[in-house]
Amino acid sequence: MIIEAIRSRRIWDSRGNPTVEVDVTLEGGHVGHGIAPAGASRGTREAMDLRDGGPALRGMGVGRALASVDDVVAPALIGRDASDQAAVDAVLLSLDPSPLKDSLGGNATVAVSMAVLHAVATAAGKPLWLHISDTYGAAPSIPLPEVQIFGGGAHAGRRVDIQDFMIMVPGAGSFDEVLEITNEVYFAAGDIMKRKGKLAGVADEGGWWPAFDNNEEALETLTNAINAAGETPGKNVVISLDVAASEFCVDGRYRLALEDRELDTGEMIDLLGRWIDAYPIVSIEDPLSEADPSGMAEFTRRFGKKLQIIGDDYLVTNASLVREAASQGACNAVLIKVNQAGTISEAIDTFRAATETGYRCVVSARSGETEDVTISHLAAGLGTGQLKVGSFTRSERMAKWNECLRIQDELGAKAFVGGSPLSATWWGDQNMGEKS
Ligand SMILES: O=C(O)[C@@H](CO)OP(=O)(O)O
Ligand SMILES: [Mg+2]
Repeated sequence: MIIEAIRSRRIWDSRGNPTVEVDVTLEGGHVGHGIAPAGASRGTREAMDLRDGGPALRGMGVGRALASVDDVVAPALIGRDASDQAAVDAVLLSLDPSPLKDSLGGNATVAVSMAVLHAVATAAGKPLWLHISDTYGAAPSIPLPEVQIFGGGAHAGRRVDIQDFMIMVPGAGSFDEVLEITNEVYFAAGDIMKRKGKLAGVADEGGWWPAFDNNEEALETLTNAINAAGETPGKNVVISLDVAASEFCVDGRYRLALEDRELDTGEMIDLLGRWIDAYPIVSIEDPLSEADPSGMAEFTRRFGKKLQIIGDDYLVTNASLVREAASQGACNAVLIKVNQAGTISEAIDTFRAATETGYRCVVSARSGETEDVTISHLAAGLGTGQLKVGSFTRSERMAKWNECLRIQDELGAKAFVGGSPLSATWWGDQNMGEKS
């Protein structure tokens, strides 16, 4: 599986920004494609996208990243064995050893790394999820979705401070059932907002664009929407939040712009604690800032037994940061975003570090996405258990959920993780009983 050619092109993402697509062609003609996604709420320690263009294209051009692929990466990788993903990714790292990959650009490296993975799977005649599970010795499964109902923060003009209001349907018997129930809740939520005169469109990841008076109104409306859809909040449908707190933490103070108030770490933890008591919340991502490790450890000490606490900006898909967090008792789960790491191999290392430390893994899309569905295969092939890609009414999101339905056809409905021992560990009747 020798790499014969590597070619880059500029394409456009779901926010109308340019992004990098790479084709990797193997001797024998098999081709793999990889497309870089792009975040809006970004951790300071994640791989950097290389951008250019000044005022043109709002400074979001990718000319330099394309040049990285064509002028630097291609000459180094052509003639190498693509089937050794670790060796390919090691070459990428050697070409840009900077911690943030800001010389080649994380958008260049991730597109190449993903394209190589796809090319090898195609040449081996395997669906990508199977290639991933075979290569990394993982047991494949269909993940449990976290689907966004309201989008806020940096994805909706900062209309509410909290970024993602999502639901999960952990007890569902199948992936199809999850999507069906979620769909009903999604449209019920839209109807409620319309009746209140607060429907302001759709945010970057497909959730409704919120026009609420305060952050808690979103939680109330979401709980009402679950009821309106004929489901039982806290029983079969539960809430997952991405607070994305780094976005509104300034000098150690949490600024809730919508409510015109500022909280210190203790007050922020207390606020989240009140929400956890009042609403059927089972999972919170980035409850505190990436710059607040003691707050994150304190939050985990208080709520880690009954809550999934995910590090996103806080752990940036970095294996060493996962190990460090585990030693400090901060978080109990990690978000896996391949472009935060910059290569497939580093994302897999993070998955392995999470497995070793007992952290759960949620594979995630970025808020700027395309038709690329690699992450659906990654979640299924590694059997990570959970996947977060946004919501209905945006095709770049539905491409990934729909791909899971296709993978399910190949893998069999029994491979769905809902209702499995994985779920029983953190949303037993015990916890939910108190909340319903
Ligand atoms: O914060 C996140 O988890 C992601 C996806 O919701 O957003 P972004 O890609 O903007 O970082
Ligand atoms: Mg996040």
